[in-house]
Parts: sequence; C-alpha cells; structure tokens
Amino acid sequence: MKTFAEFGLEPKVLQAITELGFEESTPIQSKSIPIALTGSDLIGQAQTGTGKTAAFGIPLINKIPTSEDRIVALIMTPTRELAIQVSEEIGKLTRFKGLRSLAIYGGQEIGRQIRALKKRPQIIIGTPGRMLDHINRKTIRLDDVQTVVLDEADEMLDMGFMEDITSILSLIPENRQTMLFSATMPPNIQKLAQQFLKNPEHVSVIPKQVSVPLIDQAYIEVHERQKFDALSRLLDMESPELAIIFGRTKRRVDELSEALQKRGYTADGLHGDLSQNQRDAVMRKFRDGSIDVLVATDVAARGLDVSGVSHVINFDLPQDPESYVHRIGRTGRAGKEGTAWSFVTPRELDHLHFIEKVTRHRIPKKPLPSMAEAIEGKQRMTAERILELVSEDSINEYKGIAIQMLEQYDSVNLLAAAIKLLTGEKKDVSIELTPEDPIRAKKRRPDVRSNGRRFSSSSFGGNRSGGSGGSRGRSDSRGGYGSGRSSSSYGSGGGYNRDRDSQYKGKGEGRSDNTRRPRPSSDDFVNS
Ligand SMILES: Nc1ncnc2c1ncn2[C@@H]1O[C@H](COP(=O)(O)OP(=O)(O)OP(=O)(O)O)[C@@H](O)[C@H]1O
Ligand SMILES: [Mg+2]
Repeated sequence: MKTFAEFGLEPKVLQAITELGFEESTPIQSKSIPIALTGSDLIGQAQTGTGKTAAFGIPLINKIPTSEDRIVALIMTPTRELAIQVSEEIGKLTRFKGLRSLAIYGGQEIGRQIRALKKRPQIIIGTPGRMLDHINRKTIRLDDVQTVVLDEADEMLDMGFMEDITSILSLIPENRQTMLFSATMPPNIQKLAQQFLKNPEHVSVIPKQVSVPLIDQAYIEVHERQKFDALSRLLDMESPELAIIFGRTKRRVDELSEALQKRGYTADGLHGDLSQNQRDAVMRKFRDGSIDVLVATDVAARGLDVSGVSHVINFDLPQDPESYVHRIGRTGRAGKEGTAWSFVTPRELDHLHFIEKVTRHRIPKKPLPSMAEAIEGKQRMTAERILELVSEDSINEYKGIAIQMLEQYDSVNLLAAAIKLLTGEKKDVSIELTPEDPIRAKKRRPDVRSNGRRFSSSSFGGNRSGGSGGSRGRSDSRGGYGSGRSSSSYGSGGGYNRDRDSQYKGKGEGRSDNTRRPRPSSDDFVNS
C-alpha cells in the first residue's frame, strides 16, 4: 500500500494524517486520493470500515486555500450522528491547516448554527433537510461550492432524499467536483450519477465478498418469544467490549433497551423519535464506554465508527441485504476483528437465505447458547474483573472489612457470594416485548439489470470496467459479482419501496426508522 507521503499532499495535511496514526493508505484511499486530487468526479465503493471518510476528506481538504472565507465544500450524510462524526474527522484532518468546518443537522437549535455559520466555515457537513432549511433562509449560500460529497449516497436515495439532493445540487455551480461514496451501490445510484456527475471515475475495491471478512458472522434460529433470553445469554456468554443491537422499530428499541437495563446491563437506545439532546447523550455514553450496549434502529446502521465495538447483534433481521452489510460493518473496522450474530425466526429463514445470496456469503448457523454457557461466560467475566483489581492499590481501603469477614466466614463462600453479586444477575425480572412480525422475503424479479453498463444491478458488484465517459473502470473485483441471478433480482424500484412502506402501515408507534418515504420535508421527519 502507498504511504500518504506519495500523494504529494500539503505538509500540514500530511502532519494531521500522521497525528491520526494512519501509517499507510487503505486501498480505497490509495485509489481515490490521486483521482480526487485531479478534480475529477468520482464514485467510490469499498467495504465498511476501510477509510472512505479520509478517502474523500483528504483531497477535499488539501484543495482548499487557508485564506478562503466562503463555503467551498459540502458533505452530505443521511443521518445526524454521521454528520457529527464526519465533521469530527474532517476537524482532525484540518487541525494543522486550520480550515473551519461545521456540522449542520436537524434537531439542533438553528440559531446556534446560524451563529456558527457567521464564523465563515469553508466546509459544511450536514443532513439534506437542514441544509435546505439554511439555504431557504439564505444563511447558507452555495454559489462558491467547488466540491460536493454524498457519503452513503445510496442510503440517502433510499430514504427519499432525492428531491432534496436535487434541489441542493442544482444550486451549486456546474464546474464543481462531485463524489459519491458507499459500501453498497444499488442501481438507483445511476440516476443520481447521470444527472449530477460528469464522467465520473469509478473506484471500486469490493473484493469477492462485500461484507468484511474480519467479521465472524453467524445466525441463531429462535422463535420471536425466545429472542430476549437468547440475547441475554449471548451477551453473557460473549461479554462484548461494546455491542450494537439492531431492532426493527423504534418501539422495539425502546422496549429492548429498557428490558436490558432491568436485567442489569448498561444499555441505552437510539432512534429517530428521541430528541437530539437524548441522541447526543446516548452516543456520547456509548463512545466513552459508560454504556456498553447500544440498542438502535437502522439510524445507526450507516457509517458510524465507534472503536471497541466487538459485537453486532441483529435482534431482528433487516429488510434488505444492504442494511445487513452496513449493520454488521459497525464492527470489524480498520483491520480489527468483530463478531456479528443474527436472530432468525423459522419463518424468516428464506429471508436469511436471500441475504446470503445477495451478499454472496454463507452465514453459518450456531446453536442457542445454553444456560450453562451463559453462566460460565458471566462468571469468567466477573472473575477477570476481580483479578484485574487484585493487585491495585485502590482496593486497600476495602481490606479492613475483608479481613473482618474472613475471620467469621469461609473464604470460598465469601468470594462466591461476591461473584454472584458482581455478576449483577437479575434473572427474576420478567420481560415482555411486543412481538414483531417476521420479515418477508421479497419477491424476486427475473432481471432488473440496468442497461447503463457502468452499473451492475447489484449493490455489491460495484462497477465493472468499461463503460463510456472516461471511466477507467478501476475495479478490483474478482469474479462476476453482481452479474448473477440472485443479485440481479435485487433492484430498488418503486415496488420495493412501496413494499417496505406498506409493512408498517397503521403501526405508527412501531414504525421503522427507516421506512422509505417518497418525499421527506425535513430530516427531522425522516431519518435521523
Ligand atoms: N489509512 C488508515 N490507517 C489506519 N486507520 C484508518 C485509515 N484510514 C481510516 N482509518 C480509520 O478506520 C476507521 C474506519 O474509517 P471510516 O469510518 O472512514 O470507514 P468507512 O469506509 O467510511 O466505513 P463505512 O462504510 O462503515 O462508513 C476509522 O476509525 C478511521 O479513523
Ligand atoms: Mg463511512
């Protein structure tokens, strides 16, 4: 792999990269950065957790003169949490160069954003709804924008942001550079690309398997009513460093996080009906480790990069294979290993096979952890915690009482009681979750392969080489990814969207965060 020094970047940008601890560029970075530096439009696809943010961030930052005092770069993300995160990474990358960047997203007080905009940031990172809001208020002007990035471009389309994005892009000068990035590129991206990109270069570093091989995937077959016990056993057995548990709906997330808390886990929930302050607080707690289980809807499926996430658990299977890939991609990032478990009800086995087919990866079945395994796991964890403390000075003040107790009681009994207490077991708390309907396998359409040669019909195939308009077809893909029947049936036409919507009709409170809507009015309403 290339070192960053080989790209001819400004010393101050290079210094920031070194400070971040990046030694070599990742494949998507080494392919995208030189192209992006030429100013060419670009579509970049690479597996989750492989550094796409820096792949677009570095060239974007390198290009902006320090003296600039207009908004010259715009990065759009589908969720607020991702806008915040990307803006933090951009902030780190501009540290020595001293550019100003600002996150703009729904749910945050607009007055505060307007005040921050007066400091003349050069780079804006935000969700489309709130950006439009500022554009309409004339607090953001796009006349000078030279670089636009759509991070998780396919998700923004899927969430119904096409119209917002169209409005935003139509206000930006045509001689700009536009870049789209995601780990998945379904065919509907073609529409966006044809409309808004000029002879884009395709950079795809999707090898045979779109999901990251460092993620150990498995599924457990469970009945809906067994799911919670299965979850607590799994958590006890595996004792994750940090875990993200995905639930299908907001109601599910609320119930599940409450249930986990009742059973003694440090868990909290994240979904789009919480206030932005609540959402920020939950993310903060998860990032600093004061909670170790994050229960979330698909609002957390895309882009979030929290170090220490060792486990992803699909408490409910996601509707689409892309979502599966992105969800499990919250672990196994930046070369680290991770574990992803999915709960599948018997009626959802077909859907699981559909996900396997499209992602071209067989997901092995594992047995439900036994009670004994769960108990053993929990005891082992507690014993480890005790042993970590044993030689620390911080326990000195507890030694007095320990000696007193040992004079009266048997040491084994005492320690066993302490371990029981520490395992925090609250098995007697009864838990009731509202059952969710099983996910239905989607109807296959015989072939919806797009005829624009530059796009495969699969989200995962990326671009095959060839095609017109200056594409150099930089694809690393091996094999015929995206040309097979299974993936060709995986279109994203209107039928699919309607399907998804109708699933939640009349279930207001249980609604998915990710229910596709034809036309959001603001990101407050949609996703985020
Ligand atoms: N060259 C590098 N060397 C080491 N670590 C890196 C490098 N580039 C990025 N990283 C780190 O890898 C992690 C994942 O990066 P990033 O969030 O950009 O991935 P991504 O490809 O956008 O994933 P996703 O598809 O989930 O959005 C981050 O913590 C980032 O700091
Ligand atoms: Mg990303």
